[in-house]
Amino acid sequence: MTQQLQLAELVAACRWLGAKGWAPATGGNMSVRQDTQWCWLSESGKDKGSLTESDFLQVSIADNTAPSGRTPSAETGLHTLIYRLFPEAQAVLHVHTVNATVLSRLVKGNRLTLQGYEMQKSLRGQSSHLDALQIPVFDNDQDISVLAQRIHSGTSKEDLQWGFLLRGHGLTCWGRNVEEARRHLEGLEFLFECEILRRRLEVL
Ligand SMILES: CSCCC(=O)C(=O)COP(=O)(O)O
Ligand SMILES: [Zn+2]
Repeated sequence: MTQQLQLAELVAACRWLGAKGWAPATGGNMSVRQDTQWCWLSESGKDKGSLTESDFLQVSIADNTAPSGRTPSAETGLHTLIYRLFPEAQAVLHVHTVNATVLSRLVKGNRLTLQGYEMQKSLRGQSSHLDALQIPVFDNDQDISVLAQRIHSGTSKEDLQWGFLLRGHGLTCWGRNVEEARRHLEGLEFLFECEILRRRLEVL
């Protein structure tokens, strides 16, 4: 697929998730890989639901620099971490959904376990609701390089195979193409909503 087509798919994904209310205000950031060295990341501070292709900046996967001199997402270091860890990663979506924000605060410890849901199969490699699916949860940090280092050092690649939650902040997920990243986002968001409702009803 050409870079132009991949960016067009990403712009469509941003419109889709923006329309769902998953990137309120200026929350969220999105990217696609160009090759082993470069990715294209949303510019910082924009409304991510109304981005166009010119709002994506070329960024070095190795050192987070942007040759354009414009400012890529404040969370660039989390996107490039995924691209460095997973050569197969082609797209990264970070969103501020209500469900991800709230559920990540309810989780004690550093893992959200989801089990018993058919929709677990929306995630790559999952084939049964019986499996216990683990999504890592990290405490939020305003220093993204510290946060990226903490994620890298405290987690196995397997743990990060779909993405991770930042406590009180949101979800970052990825895919081998934009379509898969969208599916992971939609599947996880559905699972988070179910889990919040299940926990709420359980305490009634
Ligand atoms: C009100 S959004 C706070 C920053 C954030 O978490 C985010 O996802 C957006 O940051 P960016 O620099 O990518 O616009
Ligand atoms: Zn964010």
